[in-house]
Amino acid sequence: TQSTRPQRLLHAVQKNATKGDPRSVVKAIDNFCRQKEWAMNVGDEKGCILDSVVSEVNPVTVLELGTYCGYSTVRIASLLPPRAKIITLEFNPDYAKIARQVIAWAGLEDKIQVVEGPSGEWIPKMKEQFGVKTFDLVFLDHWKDRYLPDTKLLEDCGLLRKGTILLADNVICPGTPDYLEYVRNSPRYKSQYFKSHLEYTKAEDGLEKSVFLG
Ligand SMILES: CCc1ncnc2c1ncn2[C@@H]1O[C@H](/C=C/CNC(=O)c2cc(-c3ccc(F)cc3)cc(O)c2O)[C@@H](O)[C@H]1O
Ligand SMILES: [Mg+2]
Repeated sequence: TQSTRPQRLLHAVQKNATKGDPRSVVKAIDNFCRQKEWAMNVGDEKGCILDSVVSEVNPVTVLELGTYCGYSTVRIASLLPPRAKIITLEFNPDYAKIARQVIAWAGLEDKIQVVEGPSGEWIPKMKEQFGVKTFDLVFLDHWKDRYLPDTKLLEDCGLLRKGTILLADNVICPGTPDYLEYVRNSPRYKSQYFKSHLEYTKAEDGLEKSVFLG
């Protein structure tokens, strides 16, 4: 039977990356996507902006919305301090399965919890199920029309604190107009746009970094 693109991406990792070396896993995926098949990972250019935000925030508790193959999950987790954790939500079981294997190849299982299911169902359970008080950093990279509702849900569930950073991918391409309008105009956020390019292409895209003011 024909393999899927995520399966081919995983095979590229297992073939070209060093087991237990997260940065070589990131490199192998970027090479695969540049040379073989485009895939919707945040990529190396926007990935450097992600790295700098993660290093600046030095988060202990991270939430990622939309795991896909685990590229940004591994990229973030590779920069976390020892006791820090990332919870990543993914509702497609096939993608979750691939992501778990990419994460295992990177040797980051202890820092990463892949939770299968829709963000709308799991966000309200974060406190009771995972003992989360508030998130220090949220990386939004799932369906673009879910960014705004999930941000409001995070607010309503008391999962954001004064200083929590929301970092959103694709605010230009494919675009998240309602989310952008909200974080840029709400008095509860201080927002900043980091101009970049759509992964592996010359098209414009960027990340929006928004600080929750409480
Ligand atoms: C229900 C809530 C909910 N709960 C849990 N998991 C959820 C979820 N909603 C979605 N997922 C999972 O997240 C991932 C989806 C990610 C969606 N991302 C893009 O569409 C995208 C597109 C381009 C692009 C494509 C084509 C172009 F031409 C240009 C740009 C570039 C990018 O960087 C992009 O991120 C998948 O794993 C979903 O299973
Ligand atoms: Mg994206």
